[in-house]
Amino acid sequence: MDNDAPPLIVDIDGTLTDENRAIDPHIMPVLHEWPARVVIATGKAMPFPIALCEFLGIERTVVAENGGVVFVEATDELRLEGDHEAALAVGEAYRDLGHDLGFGQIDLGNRWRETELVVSLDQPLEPLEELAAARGLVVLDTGFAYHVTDPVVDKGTGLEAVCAELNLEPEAFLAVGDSVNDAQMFDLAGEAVAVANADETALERADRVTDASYGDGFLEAVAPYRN
Ligand SMILES: O=C(O)COP(=O)(O)O
Ligand SMILES: [Mg+2]
Repeated sequence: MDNDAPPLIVDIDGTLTDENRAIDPHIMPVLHEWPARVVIATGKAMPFPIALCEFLGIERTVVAENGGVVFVEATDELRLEGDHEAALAVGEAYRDLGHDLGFGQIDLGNRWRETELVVSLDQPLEPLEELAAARGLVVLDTGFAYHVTDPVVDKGTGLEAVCAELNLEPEAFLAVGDSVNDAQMFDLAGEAVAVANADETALERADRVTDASYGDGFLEAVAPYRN
């Protein structure tokens, strides 16, 4: 097919990776060669998508921490938004209740996080949700971690911020993702594609669902725009 490639906004975990967070190597040449803008939009902390862009050899245009962090290399713009203090207070109160964030002493999940907090999926959800709600925060279960996040941001507000910087329209974008934290960017993008392994929310909010899962699902999602 020779449809013009749209700008692309793509999730990392569950979309470019397998279920263990390992990148599917087949996605790399596709992102490297994508003829339009590529935005990496993730719940992960900023160093992960920045490193991904760097290793792919593409411009660093990143939405991290579920919209809390937006970085646009082209305009030298970094925006941090969301109540990090509140998220850290949730973590402290959670520990006071005898729970643990679940990532060990050297907590790589939170080490470089600037606006939210993550908790391992093997820790109890209910007390976390209660503590978060008491501070005006929400808990997102991405299938990879619980994210204690400020609801003023999401990947949709992140996409809007990137678009404002680059003079693009969110409706011009093709969005590909797999979970609840992709829902708002799905709503704004012109076309939203969920990979087959996506959660219920992402499946519902997508315009199209691939037959294939994980990295193969991503390749299927973008196939109509590749020459
Ligand atoms: O960090 C997570 O839990 C999920 O990350 P993702 O948004 O790239 O899927
Ligand atoms: Mg994901």
